[in-house]
Amino acid sequence: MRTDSDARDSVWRSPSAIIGGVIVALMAVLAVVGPLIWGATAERVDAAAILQGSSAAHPLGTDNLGRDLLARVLVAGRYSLSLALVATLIGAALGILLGALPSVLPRRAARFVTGAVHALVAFPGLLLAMFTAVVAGLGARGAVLGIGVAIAPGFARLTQTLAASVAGSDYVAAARMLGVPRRRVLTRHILPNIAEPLILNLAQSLGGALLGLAGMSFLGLGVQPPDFDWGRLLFDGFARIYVDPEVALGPAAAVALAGIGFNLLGDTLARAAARSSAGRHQTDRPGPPPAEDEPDQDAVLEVRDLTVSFPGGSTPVRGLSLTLAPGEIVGLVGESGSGKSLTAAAIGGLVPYPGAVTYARLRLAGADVADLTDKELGTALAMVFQDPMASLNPALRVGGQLAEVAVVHQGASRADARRRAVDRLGHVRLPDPERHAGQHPHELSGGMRQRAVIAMGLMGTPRVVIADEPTTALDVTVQRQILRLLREVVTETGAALLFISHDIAVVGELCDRVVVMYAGRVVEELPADRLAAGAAHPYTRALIASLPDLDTDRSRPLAGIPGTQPAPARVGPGCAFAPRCVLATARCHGERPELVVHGPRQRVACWEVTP
Ligand SMILES: Nc1ncnc2c1ncn2[C@@H]1O[C@H](COP(=O)(O)OP(=O)(O)OP(=O)(O)O)[C@@H](O)[C@H]1O
Repeated sequence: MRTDSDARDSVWRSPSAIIGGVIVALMAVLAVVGPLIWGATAERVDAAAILQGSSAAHPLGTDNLGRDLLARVLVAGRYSLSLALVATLIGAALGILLGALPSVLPRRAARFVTGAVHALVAFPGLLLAMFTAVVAGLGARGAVLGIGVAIAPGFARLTQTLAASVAGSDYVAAARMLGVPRRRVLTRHILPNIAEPLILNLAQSLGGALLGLAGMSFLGLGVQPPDFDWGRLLFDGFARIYVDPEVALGPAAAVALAGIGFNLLGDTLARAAARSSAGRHQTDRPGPPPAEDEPDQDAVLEVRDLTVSFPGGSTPVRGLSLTLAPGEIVGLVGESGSGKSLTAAAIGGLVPYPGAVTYARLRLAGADVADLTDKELGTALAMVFQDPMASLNPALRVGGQLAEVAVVHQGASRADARRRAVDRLGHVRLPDPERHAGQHPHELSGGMRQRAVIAMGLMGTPRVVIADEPTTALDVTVQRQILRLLREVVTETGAALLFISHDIAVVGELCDRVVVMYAGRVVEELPADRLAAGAAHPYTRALIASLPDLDTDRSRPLAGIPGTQPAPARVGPGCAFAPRCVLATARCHGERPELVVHGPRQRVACWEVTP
């Protein structure tokens, strides 16, 4: 069996790792011994050998004082590498500070800092470096500061994203609820847990800093004579490039080699760390029942401990687990903002930046989603969204868009792809599919467009269809037709359907099983036919009670659930529904109940209704 340590070892044995390691080791040796061995030669002025080209005595030629350029390239290694290291450290310190600030600042200030980081990331790095260098003064100090400032936004963005993923964990929520000051939460709970990827980024940034500094010296903004680094030597050599190209070749090769070495090594470190943290993520979890440790072989979609978080401590999905069997229709229901759409987006790899997604397991059709190529994922998973217009390009004909799926994912020829597109449009009962395939989306009605989007999902061989509020934008009769179509698709293809809706009545009618979400967590799951009589969680019961029926007095407002769902950044350590729950006790406010078995195929997370 292949283990995590095997996987990590194989990363280190890859050609890129070996090449990167050897180059960086050579650079380190050069930085230490270079000036000691070749220092005197590099400074020796020889009036008889001024501006020479390549020769046996001077393989890279000489400069305007007759100094040997090979020796100067070898000696310049220490200065170039030291400057790059200092610039990287400055960039990292500034970036981490900027990236961590939103975790400690009040909400409005945090939003301002996050916006500023986004703006800086979008700003061209070289311009930022040149601007800073000019303001700070020409020379090595200005160049180092400039490159440090140019590197900082990347670090800041990484820190924000990483901090957001940790900020959603229970221990951070618990610390916040216990009144631990934000600064202490940051230094004790957040920064230590994101240190590793930041250090890895440091290694990768070193290569970039080296190239950046060489560029600054080359532009005349960096190291000034009599000091010299590789960039300065390149600058001097470039003036003679048409006469003696080899004089520019030496420093250029040194810069390129060092840059490649650091990038390859940083990349290897990152890959090795990713493998070790993936393994750790799965094995460090506190004692799940043994049955949950193994992938569920009967499931076509298995999600375990899914968390989605955003910078600023917002965690809209918190440790969600979900399993779909082939051919099963599962309804994911909950109030607006409970995290349903983000759950769907996370499964499809569509969470927008800067959202961070973590999970202990995410398997689709028997394979880890992380191992699937985009093509495989696109073929096995079909997504249908609320607004069909958002899924269809208004500038293209419907048939052409569907055909593109077959061309890109299945390598079909244009003619075959188009035939299949028309066939799929007919399959979803679109009248006159040949004609509609040639039309633009705006020429179709809302219901037709939604059928076209479902047909697009069927261009592959989906094992799972995720439909996120697919009927909300449609009128009632068309809603019914689309729901019937989705059921037919499941019956005919054997795919599983995850149907997302805030309408528990529709979910109860269409689905086999219902999963109820509240504030990012599953609070109850049960067979749909037990919804009316068997729902146990006070939130599920309140959702059902708020539905009108034939006996409802239409002259009075519908019963709602008093209070509001907490914002994703304000969920405490207890049951999130407790502030709105009529059964809540002190325990509910302080301690979160886990999902426990409540009846046949039913699990509930509630202290008060657990048998
Ligand atoms: N890109 C984002 N950045 C920050 N927060 C987000 C982002 N997308 C969603 N959220 C927050 O996540 C929470 C859950 O959103 P989600 O869209 O998953 O809810 P939902 O249950 O699908 O609601 P609805 O039924 O209204 O679509 C919301 O509070 C929302 O504000």
